Amino acid sequence: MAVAAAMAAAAAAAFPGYTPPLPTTTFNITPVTHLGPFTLRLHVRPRRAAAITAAAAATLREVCAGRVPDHVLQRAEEVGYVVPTEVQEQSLPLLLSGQDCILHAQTGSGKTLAYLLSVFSAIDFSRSSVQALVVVPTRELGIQVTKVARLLAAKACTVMALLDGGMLKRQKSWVKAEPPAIIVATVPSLCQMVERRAFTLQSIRVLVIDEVDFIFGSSKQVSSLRKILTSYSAASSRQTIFASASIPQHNRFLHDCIQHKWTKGDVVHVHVNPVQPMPSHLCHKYVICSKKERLHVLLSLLERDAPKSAIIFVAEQSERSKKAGNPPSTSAVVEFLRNSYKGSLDVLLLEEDMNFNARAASFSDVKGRGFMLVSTDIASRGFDLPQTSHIYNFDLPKTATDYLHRAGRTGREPFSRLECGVTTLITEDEHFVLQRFQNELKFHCEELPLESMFTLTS
Ligand SMILES: Nc1ncnc2c1ncn2[C@@H]1O[C@H](COP(=O)(O)OP(=O)(O)OP(=O)(O)O)[C@@H](O)[C@H]1O
Repeated sequence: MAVAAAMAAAAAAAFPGYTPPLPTTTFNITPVTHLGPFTLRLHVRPRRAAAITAAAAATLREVCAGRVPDHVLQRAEEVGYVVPTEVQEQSLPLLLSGQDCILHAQTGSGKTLAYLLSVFSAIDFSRSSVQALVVVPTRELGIQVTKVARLLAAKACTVMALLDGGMLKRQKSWVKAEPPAIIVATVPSLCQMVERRAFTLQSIRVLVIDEVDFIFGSSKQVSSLRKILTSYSAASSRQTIFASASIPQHNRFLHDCIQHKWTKGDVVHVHVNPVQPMPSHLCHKYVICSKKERLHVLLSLLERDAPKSAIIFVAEQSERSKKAGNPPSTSAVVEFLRNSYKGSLDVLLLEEDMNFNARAASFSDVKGRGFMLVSTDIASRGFDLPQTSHIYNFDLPKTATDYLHRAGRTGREPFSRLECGVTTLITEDEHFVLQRFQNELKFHCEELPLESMFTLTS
C-alpha cells in the first residue's frame, strides 16, 4: 500500500496534471453452484468525489459527440454551456441513445438542457413535420424553454410555442403551412390544436413532459395528459422523457409508466442526489410573527438582506375571498411595497388572473435587471431567473414539495456555491408545519428572532 502511494506521488510530481487512479478494493465471493463452491474475485474501484469528477470531466461537446449536430453544440458553447452539470453527465449517454428516461434531479440542476439536447439529436432538420413536443405546466416555463430551444436551434429549425388560447387560431394556420420541428406547449393549448386537427402527434420522435408530477397532480390536466401519452401517439414509436425535481413515490410512478404504456418497458429512472432533495447552498431562515406584523417584517428583511433580486411568494386567493370581492393578497403586498420600500429594485406582480400579455410583459421585465417579484405559486415551477438571490415565503407553502420548488427559484447557477437565502414568515401555529417540511426535505431552518426585525426598522 505504502509503495503504491509513493509511486503515485512520484508520478504526480513527474507529470503535472496526472491524477493517480483511486485504490481498488478486492472482494472474494464464494457462491455455491451445482459444480461445488468456487471463489469469484471482484475488483471494485470507487468513483471519484464529485468535485474531482467535475474538474476532470469531459466537456459537453465530448459527451454529445456524434449524436448532437455540431451547429447545436457550437451554439451551446457560445451561450456558455461548456461543462455538463451532474444530471447532464449522468443522463446524456442514456438520452442520446434514445432511451426513455425519468430525469429526477434538484431544482436548477440543468434538466432543460439535458432533454433539449436529446430533442436536437433525434430530429431530422431537413424534414418538415412536428418531430418533438415539450409539454410544460405554465406559460412562463413555456416561454423560457422555447427561448433556450431557439437559442440552440439558431434558425436551423422552427420552434413554436403554443401557450395562449387567444393565439391558437393564427397558429393553427401557421402549423399547417409550415410545420415546426419542435413544439413547446401547455396541456390545454396542445389538446385544442390536436382536437381541431391542426396537426397530429403520430410523427413525433421525442415527447418531453416537464414538471411531470405537477401536471399529473392537476385534476384539470391529468386526463388530457393521459391522452397525449397514449391516444395521440404511441410510446413504442417515440422517446419519452419525464422531468422534475420532485417525483413523489417514484417507484410507483416508474411502475405506472410501464403498466399504462406511457413509456417503453425499459424506461430508466435517473435520480441524481437522492438523499438530498434540497440544493445544499441555500440558507433557510424563519421569523415567527402575527399576520398583522407580516408586511413590516417583510420590509425589515428586505432592508437587512438588500437582495440582488427577490421573489416574494404569496398564497393564491381563495374562491371564498374572490366571491366576497376582496382584492388578492398579492395586490396588497405590491401596494405596500410600492409605498414603503426605498430600495432600487422594481416591484412587479405576477399571478394567474393576469392576461397573457400582462403576464408575458411582467416576465420579460424581470429579465436582466434587479427586481422584486410578488407572485403566487405560478412562479415556483421551472422559473429560471439566475439573478434571484433571495426568496421570501410571505405565506407558508401548502406542501413540502411546494417549499422545495419555491426555494429552488434561487441558487440557480450550477457551478456557483454562493449562498442564497430563503426566509419564511410563519405564525406560532404554523411552526410545526415548517418542521415537518424540514424533516421531509432534510434541511435546517434557523430562527430569526422577531425583536431583531423591529430593532432594525425603528
Ligand atoms: N452545462 C451548463 N453550464 C452552465 N449553465 C448551465 C448548464 N446547464 C444548465 N445551466 C443553467 O442552469 C440554470 C438551471 O437550469 P434549468 O433551468 O435547466 O434547471 P432545472 O433542472 O430544469 O431546474 P427546475 O427543476 O427548477 O426547473 C439555467 O440558468 C441554465 O441556463
